[in-house]
Amino acid sequence: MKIFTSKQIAEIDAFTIAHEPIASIDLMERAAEQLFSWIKKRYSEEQSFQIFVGPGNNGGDGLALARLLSKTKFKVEVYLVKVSKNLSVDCQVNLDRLRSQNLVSISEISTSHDFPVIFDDSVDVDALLGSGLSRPLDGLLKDLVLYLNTSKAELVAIDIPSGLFGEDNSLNNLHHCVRADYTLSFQFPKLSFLFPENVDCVGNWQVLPIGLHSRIIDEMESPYQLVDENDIKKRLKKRGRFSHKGIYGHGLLISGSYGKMGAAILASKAALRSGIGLLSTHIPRLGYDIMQTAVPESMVSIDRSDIIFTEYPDLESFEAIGIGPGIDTKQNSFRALEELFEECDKPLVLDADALNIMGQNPQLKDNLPKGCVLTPHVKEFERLVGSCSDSFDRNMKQRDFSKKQSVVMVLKGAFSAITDQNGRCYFNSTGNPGMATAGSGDVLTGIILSLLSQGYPSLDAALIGVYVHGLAGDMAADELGQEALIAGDLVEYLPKAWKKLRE
Ligand SMILES: NC(=O)C1=CN([C@@H]2O[C@H](COP(=O)(O)OP(=O)(O)OC[C@H]3O[C@@H](n4cnc5c(N)ncnc54)[C@H](OP(=O)(O)O)[C@@H]3O)[C@@H](O)[C@H]2O)[C@@H](O)CC1
Ligand SMILES: [K+]
Repeated sequence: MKIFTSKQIAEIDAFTIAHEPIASIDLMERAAEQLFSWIKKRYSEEQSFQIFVGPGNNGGDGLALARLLSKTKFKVEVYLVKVSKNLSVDCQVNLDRLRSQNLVSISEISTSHDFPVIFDDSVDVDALLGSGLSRPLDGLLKDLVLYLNTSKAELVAIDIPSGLFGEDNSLNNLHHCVRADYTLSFQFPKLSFLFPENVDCVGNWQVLPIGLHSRIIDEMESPYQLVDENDIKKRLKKRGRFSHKGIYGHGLLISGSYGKMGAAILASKAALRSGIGLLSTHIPRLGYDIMQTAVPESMVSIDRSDIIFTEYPDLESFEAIGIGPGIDTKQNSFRALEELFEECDKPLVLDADALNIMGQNPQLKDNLPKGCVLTPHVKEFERLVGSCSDSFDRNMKQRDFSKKQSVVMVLKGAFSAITDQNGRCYFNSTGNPGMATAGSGDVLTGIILSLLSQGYPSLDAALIGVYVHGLAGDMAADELGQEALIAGDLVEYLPKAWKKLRE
């Protein structure tokens, strides 16, 4: 699913009105019907609602919703906030329609003395401001939002929590934005929903389709996409009946050091559970018995060092290389990594200590093999590019980095962001907080190495890898709970996750 800016959504909206064609007031009605049907499914019939309405079309949605609710057993009160003399045309039409029906009490809020009592068991609907927000909230609206945020009532935001911008909130004060339990966003999520600092404002968000015109949605360019299961399925290659292990590639995993052999085991198992034909794991000598016992399916290549990575085998026979999990960051490892960058013309995935070595030796950045995949978490990322003021800033820097260095980068976290050489950004939709556990990243490296070895292009390997990793995590958390989840469980659930993608 593409993600558009608020400005683009307004264009899509206008195109739909002109080309469906549909009157804007009817499009608003369609949006309100979607809100109404979400509410009907979620709340019991006697539920009371307090709807807070602003001057624009977001307020218009709230008024249309109030009318639909008033025709049922739901109890509704409307509060119209007087922040401007004029209402938008469709907001005014809906106010007139609601007034003429005379079923709902409509009060005006002109000062903070007009704020109503909010009962804990009521549901507040935030229809104050939507995607037309033009500046951070202040004055009466800010005070009202702060007041609503202190209440215990459930809070449902229409389209976007009031006060939150759809994209960049770096100059905003998030304490002055609505803190919703649910956000019901029309047709698309907003970019800001995918950034962790906004989660307390957005709550659980859902997308409600309102039938915006498919032609403009297809044609309009956006660098942002939220990746779903269908997008992933389309990128999967068929596995032929007459195939043999040679077809699925031979991967080299450079991993492990004294005290960190677990990383090599997890990454190796994950690679083997993700369709690779052959795997060789390059480890320091001390890890020999450990690897041969724990992962008999992998061949082993032994470093001359007993305890760290200092060299790598001839790359000729490998389709792809993965390096980083548990290799440590010693000087000898830096030299070996530097050499690898110079020599390697194979697909490559870099993680963990390989990224930390780069963080300590920034000149390595400019030698990165083109098209390689980097999989940092936030701290590793900032060691590479410097500190970032917030997630929006970080996202811009990630897109720039991918473009400038011509690499694919996976920034791990909730909604992991995958950026490509063209500066596009794909957000992953699987995964859960239970996966923030030791070794989880090693599993991802193994999966991506496996896919690169099978001949998937870097971007596909990153997108599919991150998706299936999150899916295995979701399946594991469903059965085991998030607290108990450990990285080994991700490997255990990979078969089920792959099976689901192949259904
Ligand atoms: N996507 C779709 O197709 C559909 C979208 N729909 C709905 O439309 C919504 C967007 O509507 P919208 O453009 O009228 O904007 P909205 O935010 O309601 O209000 C703008 C007004 O607020 C004012 N204002 C701005 N900032 C302010 C501030 N800080 N403090 C005070 N005032 C401030 C601003 O004034 P100005 O900036 O001009 O000074 C202007 O008067 C969208 O979120 C969705 O709910 C659906 O109806 C159907 C289909
Ligand atoms: K809103």
